[in-house]
This record gives sequence, C-alpha cells and structure tokens, in this order.
Amino acid sequence: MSAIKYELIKEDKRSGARVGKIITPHGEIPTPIFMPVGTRATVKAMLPESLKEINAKIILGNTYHLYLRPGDDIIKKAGGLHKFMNWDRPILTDSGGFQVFSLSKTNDITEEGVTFRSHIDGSRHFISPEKSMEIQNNLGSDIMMAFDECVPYGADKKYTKDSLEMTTRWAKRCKEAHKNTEHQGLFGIVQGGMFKDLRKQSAEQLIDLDFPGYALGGLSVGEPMDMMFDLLDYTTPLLPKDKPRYLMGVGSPDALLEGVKSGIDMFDCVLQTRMARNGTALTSAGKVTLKNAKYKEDFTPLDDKCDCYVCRNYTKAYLRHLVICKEILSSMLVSYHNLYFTLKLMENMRNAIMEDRFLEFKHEFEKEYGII
Ligand SMILES: O=c1[nH]cnc2c(CCNCC3CCCCC3)c3[nH]c(NCc4cccs4)nc3cc12
Ligand SMILES: [Zn+2]
Repeated sequence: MSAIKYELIKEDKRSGARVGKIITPHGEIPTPIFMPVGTRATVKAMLPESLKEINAKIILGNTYHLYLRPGDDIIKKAGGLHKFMNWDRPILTDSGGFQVFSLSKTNDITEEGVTFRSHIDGSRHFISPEKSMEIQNNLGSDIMMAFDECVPYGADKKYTKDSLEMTTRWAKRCKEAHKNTEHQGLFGIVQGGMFKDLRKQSAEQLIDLDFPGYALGGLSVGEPMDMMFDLLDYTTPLLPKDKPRYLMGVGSPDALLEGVKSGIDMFDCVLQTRMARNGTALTSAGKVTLKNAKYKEDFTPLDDKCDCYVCRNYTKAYLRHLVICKEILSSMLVSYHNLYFTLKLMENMRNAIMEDRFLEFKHEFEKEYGII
C-alpha cells in the first residue's frame, strides 16, 4: 500500500486543468496546490499558526540544509521533522541534489553520487541516491523526492541525454533504497532539458518504475518563459492522469496559471517569501514595490481585493515604513500576505475548474494583474 494516493475529481473540458486531492499520512491536500518553502525547518518569518491561518496544506523541507544543520540524525532523535518544527500537516522534502548544484562551491558528479563542499564551513560531503533516501527517511516527510541531476539550461543534447539516463538509474536506486514505504511516498523527477524527445524518454523510463507521483524537473532554470510553457504543454500529458504532477520551482502567478492549464497539480517557489523580505508584495493589480516613495502617504491596504489579516489591518504607508526601517515585522507581514495571495489564487483556480470557467478566470486574472 503506498503512502500517497491521488483522487482525480474534475477535469476541465477545454484545457489540461484539473481538480483532485492527494491523501497523505498527515492529511489531505486539495490540488492544484502551492507549497510554501520551508528551508531550515521554518517557512521564513511565518509561525506555523500563521501558516494554518492562511490555509497552507503542505510545506517543503530542505534536505541539503537540514543534513548540514542541525543534521538529520538530530531531527530523527527529535521524532522527525513534523515534531521538530511543530508542523502536523504534510511535508515534502527535496532530494538535496538541486541545492548541491546551486549552493555548494565544488561538486564532482559521478555515477555513484555527488561530492561537494558545504557552503557553511567548506567541509567535504558525499550524497548518493541511497544517502538521500536515508536522510529523507530520517526527516520523516510524507513525500520524498528522488535524487536527480537538474540539467543546467543550455546543456547540449548529448550531455542532457546522458544525464537523464543517469537520473533514471538514480531513481531506480532510490526506489530500491526507500524503506518505510507505508508512511512516505517517493516521487520520480522527469528531466530531458529543452528537448521534447528526451523529455518523452525520461517520462517513459520513470513511468516504468511506477512512482506514486511525478515531478517535472529541469525547468524554470533560466529558459524563456514561453519555452518552459511549450515543454510543459508537451510533457505533462505524457504523465499518468491518476497520479499527481509537481512542477518544481514554479512559480510566479502567471506561471502558476499556465502550469495549472497544462495539468500540473503541485507547485513550489521561493519567490513569494524571498520577494517579501525584499519589500515586494504580490497583489491582484501586479507587484507593489513598497520602498517606492509614492506609498509614503498611501493609507490604503496593500490589495483592496484581498481579505487577509495584513490587508485588513495595515496600510501601504505603514508597511513601507517597516520595510525602509528594515523592521522584522515587515518580513512577517509581507510574507503573510504574499503566501495568502498565492494560496487564495490556487483556491480560486480550483473553484473555477469545478464551475467550468477556468479559462475565463485565467483571462480575467491576467488582465487585472497586467500580464496581458
Ligand atoms: O530539476 C530539478 N530537480 C530538483 N529540484 C529542482 C528545483 C528545486 C525546487 N524547489 C526545492 C525547494 C526545496 C526546499 C527549499 C527551497 C527549494 C528547481 N527550482 C527551479 N527553479 C526555481 C529556482 C530557484 C533557484 C534557482 S532556480 N527549477 C528546478 C528544478 C529542479
Ligand atoms: Zn492581503
């Protein structure tokens, strides 16, 4: 019995959009869903209670960071990541691979695994598919990601093909090393770079390994947006309809709308919280850069169409003041709103799909947001 089950509830007749739910040991997740990113066992500047207030259903944990600090062994002794961080809803952990490539200085990739130096103290470490499974098993996440190589944008076809074939071999090793299958589900990650035939090959090889869910990797890595959307439109329908699809590292409101239209169920992105700490808010009328002097005496809410705690109690002038003074509260309030805004967008998309008006909703949102 797999720990993760997906139920397809409704398919849009005019696009790939769909509503479903993912059933996990720590609760159910309505899809399409956005997953706030919790890097070091915290969604930055957010209390778990605030995350529940804004209806966050699942958050991400970061295997690379938690392995280095405090150590997955300590988190295991604490009773797992849920207990350690006081979060009793579902958690998805990444494999650690992506961070090794994007954060650590030197990394040497071999069939066996990746040798790298910690970005914290320069100490040498080695992560393999088996080691990634051991760490994620210690963290106790509901959904684990296979150890993959995210092919850099611009890699040539031969490198991309060799890499996807190694990612498939690594996925097989992950599946074989994965214990605790009753309580933790393991998702495979489709690679193949910017090449449709390689995307097909990667998808087919991973489907043969029969995972309870599939991620699309190697996207949102610097390629033009329309190239990502084209690859999305091509690759997503290749994946099984009865399993969740997770588009990694995406994204901004416009990308979320396109991803849902292609049939993606799960998203994660650091933008919402990273922009917040930099004083930029997402609103229905587009981005608001609070440092702008025009908000100095603007006593209106961040977003007059948002009913969140922040928009009901604070003005742009006040939030700008906090951002200018680098007050801690600015990160808390703008993160709260940005996550609420994004989770509310997903809920509005789910309702629109249920009422057969998804494309109309998408068009309206894009017009108001200033995308079209
Ligand atoms: O092929 C991939 N394999 C594995 N992970 C990928 C990720 C990381 C997704 N967020 C993980 C989170 C885990 C918990 C902590 C935070 C990250 C990607 N992120 C992006 N784009 C956004 C990007 C972000 C930074 C550079 S590109 N493309 C990605 C492609 C892959
Ligand atoms: Zn708000």
